[in-house]
Amino acid sequence: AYGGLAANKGGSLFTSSANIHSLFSVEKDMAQLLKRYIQDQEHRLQQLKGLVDVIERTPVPPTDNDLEPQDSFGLLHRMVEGMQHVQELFENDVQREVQDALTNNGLPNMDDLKGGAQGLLRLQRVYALKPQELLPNASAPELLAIGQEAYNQNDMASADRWLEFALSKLDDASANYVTALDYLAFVAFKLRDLPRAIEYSERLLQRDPNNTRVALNLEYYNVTLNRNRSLPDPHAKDKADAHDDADVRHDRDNILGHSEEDMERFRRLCRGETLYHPQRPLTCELKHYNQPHLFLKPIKVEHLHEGRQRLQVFRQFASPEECRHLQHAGKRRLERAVAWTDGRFQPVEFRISTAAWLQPDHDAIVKRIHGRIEDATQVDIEYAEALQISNYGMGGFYEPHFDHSSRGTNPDGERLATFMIYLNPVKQGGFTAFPRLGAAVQPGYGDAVFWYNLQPSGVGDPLTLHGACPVLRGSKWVANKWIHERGNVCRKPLPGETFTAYSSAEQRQQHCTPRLPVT
Ligand SMILES: O=C(O)CCC(=O)C(=O)O
Ligand SMILES: [Fe+2]
Repeated sequence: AYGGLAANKGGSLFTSSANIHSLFSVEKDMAQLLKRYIQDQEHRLQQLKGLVDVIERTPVPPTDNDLEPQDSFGLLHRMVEGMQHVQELFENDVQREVQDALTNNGLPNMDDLKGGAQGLLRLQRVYALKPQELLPNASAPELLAIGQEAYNQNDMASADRWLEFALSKLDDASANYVTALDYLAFVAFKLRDLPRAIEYSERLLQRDPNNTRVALNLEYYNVTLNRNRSLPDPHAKDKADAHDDADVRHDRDNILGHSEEDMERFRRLCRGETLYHPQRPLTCELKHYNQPHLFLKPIKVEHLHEGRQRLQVFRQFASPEECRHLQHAGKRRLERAVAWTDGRFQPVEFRISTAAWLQPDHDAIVKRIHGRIEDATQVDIEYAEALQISNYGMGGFYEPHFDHSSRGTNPDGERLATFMIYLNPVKQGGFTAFPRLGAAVQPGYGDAVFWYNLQPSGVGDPLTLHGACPVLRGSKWVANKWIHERGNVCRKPLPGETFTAYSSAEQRQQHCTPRLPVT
């Protein structure tokens, strides 16, 4: 009954919306079990109360001369059979069941909670949201936990916001109120807002006068403030804008170490800004590529960028039924997505999602979709990777990255192109953003996006830097097909095509001399 997704252990559950959703039913089951435990306990207490009542009502004969056979036997009976019954009452099966359920490794753990808080912080930072906008109904302890996570991440500006919001919801007699003040005083100090650090410390000391640590801090804050009074305050402006986004630290969302410019453009694209202004209006077309089976049902192509990467979108590439089918097929095989770091594939903080692989011959629908990918892209996908089904989790995202690697170890060559299908309507967020192209694709149910990762020379194209924006509301499922060079090195340009993987005759010639092993 606590199954959910058996393959998924606590600690990675937050990386998939499917896993999180299944936890709702795990929690409902838990409530059912606890209800049984409560009923069981109530019954138990009733029985114990009855026995205690009888004992209390029974008078103690003053001496052994006063013993009556009934009283003596009653006593023995109670103390043997009655106590045996008590013993049985304490042997509690339901309690054991509850304990087993609590140690089930399909339950979320501290890492999931932390991952969830980190996801929320990412949403707050990338979408420039206030905690009040993101989680208006959160409880004070929840807000406190998120504030503490921001503090641990050394993002003091965000910690300040979450902790302030927590404080506004806390009863000023509670222990959490003191905890929040404690954090806030230090956070304000780190943000160089000494007057606020002093105020919080004073408020804390009113409630906890024996806290010598805070008393010493307060003294330090006062001395520092007085020393600085004589100097002009270089942070006067900062303070006025203490709640401006400028001081939010974004390094936690940039584990791969991209330039601040790339990251700022990525965030702006995620928020829906357009950074690409084409010379000519962008176009869309219906194409049949001279193939008879496409005459009556041509491919719909929308061009999102005029550059050599040919950022193309195929609207309604897959039907809702096909999308649901792919989700379903992937669902049972989902595992936390990994990426190549430090010489091996492992779970990473810059990619919060789960993934499963479907072979081209998985079933008739997957086969049909493969055929359609070839129709749409006009590239050979025989040597492409299996179809990867991905599901993102809480604030799930993929930091900007390149799909091609620079390892050069794959016998099928590099990832020439990427074809990706959006398998569900994402409620909010989850764009695929290309900071250097200045364009982003908004996930549309069944839409697909396609681009080339390599330059005509075969070298990775730095303009293809792209990432998955965090999912703000709802969930996000995609299917990825990574198409390799092998099978495509000799592809001829299509009629009217301005770009192919190998655009000039010389280049094609050069690449057509087989440099890849053929089996
Ligand atoms: O989910 C997305 O929008 C992009 C995913 C992606 O870039 C990848 O998996 O390589
Ligand atoms: Fe990618």
